[in-house]
Amino acid sequence: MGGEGFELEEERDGPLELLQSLRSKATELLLREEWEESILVYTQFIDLSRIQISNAGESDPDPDSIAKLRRSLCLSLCNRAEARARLRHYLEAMKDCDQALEIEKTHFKTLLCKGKVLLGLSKYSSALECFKTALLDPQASDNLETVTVYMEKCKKLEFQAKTGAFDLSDWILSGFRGRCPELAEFIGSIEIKKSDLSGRGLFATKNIVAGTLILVTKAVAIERGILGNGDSGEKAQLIMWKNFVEEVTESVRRCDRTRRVVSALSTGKDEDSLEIPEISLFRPEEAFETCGGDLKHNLDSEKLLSILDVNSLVEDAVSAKVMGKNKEYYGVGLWTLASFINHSCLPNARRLHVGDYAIVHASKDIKAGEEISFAYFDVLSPLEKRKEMAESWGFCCGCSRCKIESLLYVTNQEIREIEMGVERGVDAGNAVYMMEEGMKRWKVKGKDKGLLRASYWRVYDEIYNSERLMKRWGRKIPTMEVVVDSVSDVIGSEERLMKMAVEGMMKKNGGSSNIVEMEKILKLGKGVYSKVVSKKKAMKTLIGLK
Ligand SMILES: C[S@@+](CC[C@H](N)C(=O)[O-])C[C@H]1O[C@@H](n2cnc3c(N)ncnc32)[C@H](O)[C@@H]1O
Repeated sequence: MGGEGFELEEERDGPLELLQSLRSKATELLLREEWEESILVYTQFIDLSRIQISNAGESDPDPDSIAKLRRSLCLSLCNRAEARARLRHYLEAMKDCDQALEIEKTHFKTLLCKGKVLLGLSKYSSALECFKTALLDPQASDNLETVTVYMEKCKKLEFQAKTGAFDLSDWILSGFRGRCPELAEFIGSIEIKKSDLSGRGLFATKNIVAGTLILVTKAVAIERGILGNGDSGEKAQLIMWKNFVEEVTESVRRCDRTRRVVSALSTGKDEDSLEIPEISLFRPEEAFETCGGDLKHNLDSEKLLSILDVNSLVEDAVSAKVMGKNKEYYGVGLWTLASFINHSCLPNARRLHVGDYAIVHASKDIKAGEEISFAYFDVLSPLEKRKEMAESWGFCCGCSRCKIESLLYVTNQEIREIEMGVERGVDAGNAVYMMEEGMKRWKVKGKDKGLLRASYWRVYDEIYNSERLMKRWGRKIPTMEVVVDSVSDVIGSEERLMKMAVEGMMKKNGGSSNIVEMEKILKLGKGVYSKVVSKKKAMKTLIGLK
């Protein structure tokens, strides 16, 4: 940035003086990081200098001054791109870079900026090509380190995007110090298909082992804040929602691809007639993108609100974990590919939130062809409670667990009585005993035992955590390990199951660990936190073990 235009001021009359002062002002704003304002002033400069260049073609025979003006135009387009990139208006930034490169094919600063913009768009291999071209410019020798760092970043992210090989261990071990690690977007062995639950769903195309990453996706928009209690908390939540809606609206307006993926999402109505999008629509390297400002098909705001109502995710949800962020934070966002994941009371996936990324992973082994699902609400709850929660989400759950349990409840008076007892707060030991004895009489076998234990988790949890209750009932009911195994077998790894297993191990071994039990707990940990925590030490830190 700097003084090319100053000579013009001395030589030229009105318009060139104006150009000069516009450029100085824009540069000053850029240096002060006042991005929006600097874009406005650069736009004035760019429009005016284009007029000057086309007029000069007719009236000004001095080729030198035109060349200078064209160089200024190139630099201003590049600077406007930089400001737009800072605001994450990547497509407009890209347009500016391309126009600047039409003027100077190897303009170093523009190539650097374009590379960063491509990185922002998760187009890692194109970004790498751009940085490689920048290296050919003589100016690159003064900026070798910067370009090399970017090139390494592209290679790392491209590798992650291709393989799903992410590792957050060191960041976890450092106590989440510094900025959260940069992640690539990744799409594993999955496809979008018609779901038996409702509308479309995400399906595994290969067998997936527990802990394996299924997808990593960047939010279209995300809004975070600290909520207070009571009225002020509610008010803060409303303001955050309003800001979030505005952010999504802006992203949709700015990018045709975002508009297409967002408008493919469900509004909660007539899901079975919705189109099934190709998974390639979600692959940044393959996607075709255009600036959306002048496109006719806008998403109407009523539809957008319904889409956000159905598809936005809260970071700190029951089947999610936020990493490296203050617990007080409340974050709501839209992650388009994750929006195709249906709920199941027998979920097989969970998610982690790292920065603006959602990482979805298998919380138990998933077979090829199986639907991928996570829990929208607490599935360690009885059927009636789950029905209420699904209703508040606007649907009636069609998962196999709800079907099995509904049938059992219709035909079985005893189970309804136990449930009423639990509701009234009867002795937890008695309720667990009745349930376990009942399951023998009702011939509930194998995995179905895990379903009912998951539904009455509250009383199982109470009894295994109470020395008094265990003294009285301990010998009459299954061990905690048997219950944890059978429940995790059906609902996958879950934090509360993991915590119970840890406490059980500690109690049994007088505060220390046992190798066999530890391996089991680490396996549960992998289902809760995924393989992005590859180092045992980091996993133990998260689990709360030394
Ligand atoms: C985030 S969307 C999931 C994808 C959606 N099925 C689609 O076709 O786009 C959430 C909506 O899916 C439907 N859904 C999700 N899980 C369901 C379930 N277990 N049973 C019935 N409907 C479900 C509900 O209509 C819900 O509002």
